[in-house]
Amino acid sequence: MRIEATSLRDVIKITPRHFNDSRGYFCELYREEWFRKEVADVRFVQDNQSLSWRDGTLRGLHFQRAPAAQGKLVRVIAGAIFDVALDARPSSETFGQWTAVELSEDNHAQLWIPEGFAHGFLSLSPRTVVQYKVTAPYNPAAETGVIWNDPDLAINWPLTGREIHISSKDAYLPRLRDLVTPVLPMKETA
Ligand SMILES: Cc1cn([C@H]2C[C@H](O)[C@@H](COP(=O)(O)OP(=O)(O)O[C@H]3O[C@@H](C)C(=O)[C@@H](O)[C@H]3O)O2)c(=O)[nH]c1=O
Repeated sequence: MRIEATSLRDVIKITPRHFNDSRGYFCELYREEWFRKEVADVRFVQDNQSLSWRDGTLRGLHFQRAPAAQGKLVRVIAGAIFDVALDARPSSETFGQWTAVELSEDNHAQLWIPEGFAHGFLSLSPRTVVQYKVTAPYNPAAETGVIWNDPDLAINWPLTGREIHISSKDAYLPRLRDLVTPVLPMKETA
Protein backbone atom coordinates (compact mmCIF):
# COMPACT_ATOMS: atom_id res chain seq x y z
CA MET A 1 0.00 0.00 0.00
CA ARG A 2 1.35 3.44 -0.88
CA ILE A 3 0.25 6.44 1.17
CA GLU A 4 0.22 9.96 -0.24
CA ALA A 5 -0.72 13.20 1.41
CA THR A 6 -3.30 15.51 -0.12
CA SER A 7 -3.63 19.26 0.29
CA LEU A 8 -5.70 18.62 3.45
CA ARG A 9 -3.77 17.00 6.25
CA ASP A 10 -6.30 14.39 7.33
CA VAL A 11 -7.40 13.32 3.86
CA ILE A 12 -5.15 10.54 2.58
CA LYS A 13 -4.68 8.88 -0.78
CA ILE A 14 -3.90 5.18 -0.68
CA THR A 15 -2.80 3.05 -3.61
CA PRO A 16 -2.75 -0.71 -3.09
CA ARG A 17 0.14 -2.68 -4.54
CA HIS A 18 -0.72 -4.73 -7.61
CA PHE A 19 0.92 -8.05 -8.41
CA ASN A 20 0.64 -8.43 -12.18
CA ASP A 21 1.16 -11.63 -14.11
CA SER A 22 -0.02 -13.15 -17.35
CA ARG A 23 -3.47 -13.85 -15.87
CA GLY A 24 -4.08 -10.32 -14.70
CA TYR A 25 -3.40 -8.97 -11.22
CA PHE A 26 -3.91 -9.57 -7.54
CA CYS A 27 -4.14 -6.86 -4.91
CA GLU A 28 -5.20 -6.41 -1.31
CA LEU A 29 -7.85 -3.73 -1.14
CA TYR A 30 -8.00 -3.29 2.59
CA ARG A 31 -6.24 -4.74 5.59
CA GLU A 32 -7.65 -3.67 8.94
CA GLU A 33 -4.48 -3.88 11.03
CA TRP A 34 -2.46 -1.88 8.51
CA PHE A 35 -5.17 0.73 8.02
CA ARG A 36 -5.65 1.32 11.74
CA LYS A 37 -1.91 1.73 12.28
CA GLU A 38 -0.94 3.73 9.20
CA VAL A 39 -4.04 5.73 8.29
CA ALA A 40 -6.71 6.05 10.96
CA ASP A 41 -7.72 4.06 14.02
CA VAL A 42 -11.30 3.48 12.94
CA ARG A 43 -13.59 0.54 12.34
CA PHE A 44 -15.79 0.25 9.27
CA VAL A 45 -19.35 -0.93 9.76
CA GLN A 46 -20.97 -0.62 6.33
CA ASP A 47 -19.91 -1.04 2.68
CA ASN A 48 -21.72 0.96 -0.01
CA GLN A 49 -21.76 0.88 -3.78
CA SER A 50 -23.33 3.19 -6.35
CA LEU A 51 -23.63 3.03 -10.11
CA SER A 52 -23.83 6.25 -12.09
CA TRP A 53 -25.02 5.61 -15.63
CA ARG A 54 -23.86 8.83 -17.16
CA ASP A 55 -20.65 10.80 -17.42
CA GLY A 56 -21.25 14.04 -15.48
CA THR A 57 -23.27 12.53 -12.63
CA LEU A 58 -22.64 14.58 -9.50
CA ARG A 59 -23.41 13.21 -6.03
CA GLY A 60 -22.85 15.36 -2.97
CA LEU A 61 -21.53 17.05 -1.08
CA HIS A 62 -22.87 14.85 1.72
CA PHE A 63 -22.24 14.16 5.38
CA GLN A 64 -24.06 12.89 8.45
CA ARG A 65 -24.15 15.12 11.52
CA ALA A 66 -22.50 14.00 14.77
CA PRO A 67 -22.93 11.66 16.56
CA ALA A 68 -23.70 9.79 13.33
CA ALA A 69 -20.68 11.25 11.46
CA GLN A 70 -19.00 8.90 8.99
CA GLY A 71 -15.42 8.44 7.87
CA LYS A 72 -15.30 7.08 4.31
CA LEU A 73 -12.82 5.02 2.35
CA VAL A 74 -13.68 5.50 -1.32
CA ARG A 75 -12.59 3.64 -4.43
CA VAL A 76 -13.73 3.13 -8.00
CA ILE A 77 -14.47 -0.27 -9.52
CA ALA A 78 -15.50 0.88 -12.99
CA GLY A 79 -14.85 4.19 -14.71
CA ALA A 80 -13.43 7.27 -13.02
CA ILE A 81 -14.47 10.05 -10.66
CA PHE A 82 -13.31 13.46 -9.50
CA ASP A 83 -13.60 12.84 -5.77
CA VAL A 84 -13.95 15.80 -3.42
CA ALA A 85 -13.54 16.11 0.37
CA LEU A 86 -14.56 19.37 2.05
CA ASP A 87 -13.43 20.16 5.58
CA ALA A 88 -16.68 21.00 7.39
CA ARG A 89 -15.24 20.92 10.91
CA PRO A 90 -15.94 24.38 12.33
CA SER A 91 -12.98 24.29 14.68
CA SER A 92 -10.51 23.15 12.01
CA GLU A 93 -7.77 25.42 10.65
CA THR A 94 -8.76 24.24 7.18
CA PHE A 95 -12.53 24.67 7.65
CA GLY A 96 -14.11 25.42 4.25
CA GLN A 97 -11.14 24.08 2.27
CA TRP A 98 -11.49 21.17 -0.12
CA THR A 99 -9.26 18.74 -1.90
CA ALA A 100 -9.89 16.57 -4.95
CA VAL A 101 -8.34 13.38 -6.25
CA GLU A 102 -9.10 11.40 -9.39
CA LEU A 103 -9.98 7.82 -8.53
CA SER A 104 -10.36 5.32 -11.35
CA GLU A 105 -10.46 1.66 -12.20
CA ASP A 106 -7.08 2.21 -13.84
CA ASN A 107 -5.20 4.03 -11.06
CA HIS A 108 -6.77 1.87 -8.28
CA ALA A 109 -6.44 4.79 -5.88
CA GLN A 110 -8.52 5.06 -2.70
CA LEU A 111 -9.33 8.17 -0.70
CA TRP A 112 -9.67 8.24 3.08
CA ILE A 113 -12.05 11.00 4.17
CA PRO A 114 -12.41 11.30 7.96
CA GLU A 115 -15.44 12.26 10.01
CA GLY A 116 -16.22 15.94 9.78
CA PHE A 117 -15.72 16.18 6.04
CA ALA A 118 -18.40 16.46 3.39
CA HIS A 119 -17.91 14.19 0.39
CA GLY A 120 -18.99 14.36 -3.23
CA PHE A 121 -17.95 13.18 -6.64
CA LEU A 122 -18.42 13.77 -10.34
CA SER A 123 -18.35 10.77 -12.66
CA LEU A 124 -15.89 11.19 -15.50
CA SER A 125 -17.18 8.24 -17.50
CA PRO A 126 -20.44 6.42 -18.20
CA ARG A 127 -21.27 3.37 -16.02
CA THR A 128 -19.13 4.48 -13.11
CA VAL A 129 -19.20 2.21 -10.08
CA VAL A 130 -18.02 3.63 -6.76
CA GLN A 131 -17.59 1.59 -3.62
CA TYR A 132 -16.89 2.93 -0.15
CA LYS A 133 -16.62 1.74 3.40
CA VAL A 134 -18.07 3.90 6.19
CA THR A 135 -17.38 4.07 9.92
CA ALA A 136 -20.98 4.66 11.04
CA PRO A 137 -24.24 3.23 9.76
CA TYR A 138 -26.58 5.13 7.45
CA ASN A 139 -28.83 7.42 9.45
CA PRO A 140 -31.24 9.40 7.25
CA ALA A 141 -32.20 11.69 10.16
CA ALA A 142 -28.58 12.86 10.41
CA GLU A 143 -28.05 13.37 6.65
CA THR A 144 -27.20 16.78 5.33
CA GLY A 145 -24.78 18.39 2.95
CA VAL A 146 -23.43 21.40 1.11
CA ILE A 147 -24.38 22.52 -2.38
CA TRP A 148 -21.83 21.41 -4.97
CA ASN A 149 -21.43 24.87 -6.51
CA ASP A 150 -21.23 26.92 -3.31
CA PRO A 151 -19.43 30.08 -4.48
CA ASP A 152 -17.48 30.27 -1.22
CA LEU A 153 -15.87 26.92 -2.02
CA ALA A 154 -15.24 27.43 -5.75
CA ILE A 155 -14.58 23.75 -6.39
CA ASN A 156 -13.06 23.37 -9.84
CA TRP A 157 -15.20 20.44 -10.99
CA PRO A 158 -13.99 19.30 -14.43
CA LEU A 159 -17.22 20.26 -16.17
CA THR A 160 -15.94 21.28 -19.58
CA GLY A 161 -17.83 19.26 -22.19
CA ARG A 162 -20.06 17.69 -19.55
CA GLU A 163 -23.75 18.04 -18.76
CA ILE A 164 -24.41 17.69 -15.03
CA HIS A 165 -26.82 15.04 -13.72
CA ILE A 166 -27.80 15.58 -10.10
CA SER A 167 -30.55 14.38 -7.77
CA SER A 168 -33.32 16.81 -6.83
CA LYS A 169 -32.26 16.41 -3.19
CA ASP A 170 -28.71 17.53 -4.00
CA ALA A 171 -29.90 20.49 -6.06
CA TYR A 172 -31.30 22.16 -2.92
CA LEU A 173 -28.54 21.62 -0.40
CA PRO A 174 -27.50 24.74 1.56
CA ARG A 175 -24.28 26.67 1.27
CA LEU A 176 -21.63 25.85 3.86
CA ARG A 177 -22.12 29.19 5.59
CA ASP A 178 -25.87 28.53 5.93
CA LEU A 179 -25.59 25.15 7.60
CA VAL A 180 -27.80 25.21 10.66
CA THR A 181 -26.01 22.43 12.49
CA PRO A 182 -22.38 21.90 11.59
CA VAL A 183 -21.02 18.42 10.97
CA LEU A 184 -19.28 18.31 14.34
CA PRO A 185 -20.11 20.32 17.45
CA MET A 186 -18.25 23.62 17.87
CA LYS A 187 -15.44 23.51 20.42
CA GLU A 188 -16.51 25.08 23.66
CA THR A 189 -14.66 28.28 24.48
CA ALA A 190 -13.84 29.28 28.05
C1 LIG B 1 -26.27 6.69 1.60
C2 LIG B 1 -27.38 5.63 1.73
C3 LIG B 1 -28.53 5.72 1.00
N1 LIG B 1 -29.52 4.79 1.14
C4 LIG B 1 -30.73 4.93 0.32
C5 LIG B 1 -31.49 6.21 0.53
C6 LIG B 1 -32.05 6.53 -0.84
O1 LIG B 1 -33.33 5.94 -1.00
C7 LIG B 1 -31.11 5.86 -1.82
C8 LIG B 1 -30.20 6.84 -2.55
O2 LIG B 1 -29.55 7.65 -1.56
P1 LIG B 1 -28.76 8.95 -1.96
O3 LIG B 1 -29.52 9.69 -3.01
O4 LIG B 1 -28.46 9.69 -0.71
O5 LIG B 1 -27.42 8.36 -2.60
P2 LIG B 1 -26.08 9.14 -2.96
O6 LIG B 1 -26.42 10.48 -3.49
O7 LIG B 1 -25.25 8.26 -3.78
O8 LIG B 1 -25.45 9.34 -1.52
C9 LIG B 1 -24.09 9.10 -1.27
O9 LIG B 1 -23.35 10.15 -1.85
C10 LIG B 1 -21.94 10.09 -1.63
C11 LIG B 1 -21.32 11.33 -2.25
C12 LIG B 1 -21.58 9.88 -0.21
O10 LIG B 1 -20.58 10.38 0.31
C13 LIG B 1 -22.41 8.88 0.53
O11 LIG B 1 -22.15 8.91 1.92
C14 LIG B 1 -23.87 9.04 0.25
O12 LIG B 1 -24.33 10.23 0.86
O13 LIG B 1 -30.33 4.93 -1.06
C15 LIG B 1 -29.37 3.75 2.02
O14 LIG B 1 -30.30 2.88 2.14
N2 LIG B 1 -28.24 3.63 2.74
C16 LIG B 1 -27.22 4.53 2.64
O15 LIG B 1 -26.16 4.38 3.32
